[in-house]
Amino acid sequence: MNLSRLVPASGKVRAGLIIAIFFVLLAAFGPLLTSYSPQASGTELLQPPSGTHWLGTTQTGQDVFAQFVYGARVSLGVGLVAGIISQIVSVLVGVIGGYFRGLSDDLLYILTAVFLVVPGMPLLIVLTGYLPSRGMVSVAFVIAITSWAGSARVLRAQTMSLRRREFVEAARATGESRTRIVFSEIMPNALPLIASGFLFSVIGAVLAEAGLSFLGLGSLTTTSWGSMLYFAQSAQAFLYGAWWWFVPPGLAIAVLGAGLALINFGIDEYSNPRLRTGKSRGRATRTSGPHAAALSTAGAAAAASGVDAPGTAPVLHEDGVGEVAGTEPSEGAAAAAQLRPIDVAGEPIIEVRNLKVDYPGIDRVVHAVDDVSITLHRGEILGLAGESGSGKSTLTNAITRLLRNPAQVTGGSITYHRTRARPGGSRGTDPGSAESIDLLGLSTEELRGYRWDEIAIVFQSAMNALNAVTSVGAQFDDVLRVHRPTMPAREREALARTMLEKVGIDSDRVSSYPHELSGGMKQRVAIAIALVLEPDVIIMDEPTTALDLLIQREVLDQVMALRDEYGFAIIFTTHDLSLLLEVSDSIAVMQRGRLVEYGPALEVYAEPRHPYTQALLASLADMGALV
Ligand SMILES: Nc1ncnc2c1ncn2[C@@H]1O[C@H](COP(=O)(O)OP(=O)(O)OP(=O)(O)O)[C@@H](O)[C@H]1O
Repeated sequence: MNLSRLVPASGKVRAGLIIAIFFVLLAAFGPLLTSYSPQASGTELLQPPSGTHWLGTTQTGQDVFAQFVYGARVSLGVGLVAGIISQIVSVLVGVIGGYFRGLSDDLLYILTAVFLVVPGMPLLIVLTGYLPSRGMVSVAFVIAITSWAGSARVLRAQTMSLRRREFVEAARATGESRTRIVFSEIMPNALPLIASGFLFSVIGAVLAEAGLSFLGLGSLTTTSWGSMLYFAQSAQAFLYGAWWWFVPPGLAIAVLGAGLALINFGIDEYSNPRLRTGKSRGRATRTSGPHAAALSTAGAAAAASGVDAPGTAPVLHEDGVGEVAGTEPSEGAAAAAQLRPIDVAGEPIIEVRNLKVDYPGIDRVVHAVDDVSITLHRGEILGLAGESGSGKSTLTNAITRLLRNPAQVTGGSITYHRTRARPGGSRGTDPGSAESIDLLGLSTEELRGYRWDEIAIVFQSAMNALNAVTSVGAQFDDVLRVHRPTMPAREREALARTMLEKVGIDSDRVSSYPHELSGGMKQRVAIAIALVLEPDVIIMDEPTTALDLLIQREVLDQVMALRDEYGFAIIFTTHDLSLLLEVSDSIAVMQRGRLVEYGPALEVYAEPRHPYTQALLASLADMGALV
């Protein structure tokens, strides 16, 4: 392990760490440096610092240095214990409430609101006044009780925002349990807030303890920085010019606070890969060297595997800008821009029959999917087109069982024809293992096995579908741990590397973070993750919309090549009918929840029956989008 990588790059963070470590060492070993007891009185009263008393003495002859180092233990101890308790409560209340919502969230939110409106210090004073004993732990506990609410509210808001993000949807779709989603998707993204909340709780608790002691509410038999200030103030040390008595504890509290605030920068830097500087960026740059060679290998592998894309196998460059071997890019794009021969002769794999999905509203019901019937065959690419709001996502979400409240399936059926043994991921062709599954009747547990193993999803905009704070390899791992729990870590990594190469990305990118990849690469990673369990069906929801045309072409060619290699079927959703005509075997066009056109792509192109499709094709022809 390279220890130098653990040293933060930022000078501010290093300074903060040095300060914090100094005080921790002072609290741990400081008492070994003095032979005086912090409480023992002496004969040298109110003496300034000297060789005998390094920080002078108090009015009753106590050694200030001894009080300072023993006091560091108490002040830091109270800060740490209170910070830990406070953050545990904040995380439980904020993350659980924000993620699970419902009644538990309502109750927790009311509790949070109550603690937020009651002023913290007066509450602290009242509660401390009733404490039977004012030991370090009980004071820390009371401080924690009065300080968790602000952080919990921020964490709840962050969790509510994160739970709707596409990478969380993707994790849900892969079958990750709710607990795992909370711990591996939500918490890492909330880490900066949790960590900064912890640091501020610590310094807040140190200050609160000092405040309580200063008011005479702390333990008067235990020395802390706060009690030092209390006794210094009671003895009017300021008036006597005995600065050595109150300056060390006051300064220590201020410097410790500044140090913890500086560390906060480091937490942001650590938890947000985007902010990492120096070494990690260097790593990203270095990988670009061997990458090109590996890509050529991937391209060669694709060619060797008999990829039968139009023209020849695409050779991809790392950033997604590439060319078709043997042709100029523009020629390659033009060569591929032709209608595919119709081949929908495979067995049916998904049959949607008379499906109806409604969204009940306050004054009306939206019939988002209205009596739709389609059949997806093994290996077929079914293009799903239609204007915004026509019901495409609702239909595909019904197939993947990812519909959200208030959606209600009010009629019809969705049948999945499984033709291979599960689980295990090995592609079998034993017709004896065929079975028909009523997807709408699957339990939550059964769904977990079905999603990703049988049907995978490439979400719209891979930028959001990938978790920004975990590496590419960890995102493959998330899927494999759930679906292949017995697979050893080394095999999981090897599989992730293989899949990356399959989509034309250097396998070393397994350790990259999403922000280190271009848009096209991210989309390819999303496709590779969708393919990792060799599903029978892939739902692609506008997978290339966010990409420029050339990269869109590259990614689509790659998908076609992989489809030919793996034989999965695709439901491809987009607004772009010209794109669908190019890549699809069959096309379904939706309008206001209804299927208005459905048939082989060539027929839809040659003889559009519905006025809506005719108008769409006419507008495409006007724009010169159709050849
Ligand atoms: N959660 C919801 N609550 C109420 N109505 C909804 C909800 N989600 C979608 N709808 C409605 O259902 C209809 C179909 O929406 P859907 O998102 O399926 O369309 P789409 O074709 O996928 O649109 P786009 O291409 O813009 O994603 C729309 O009228 C939409 O307003």
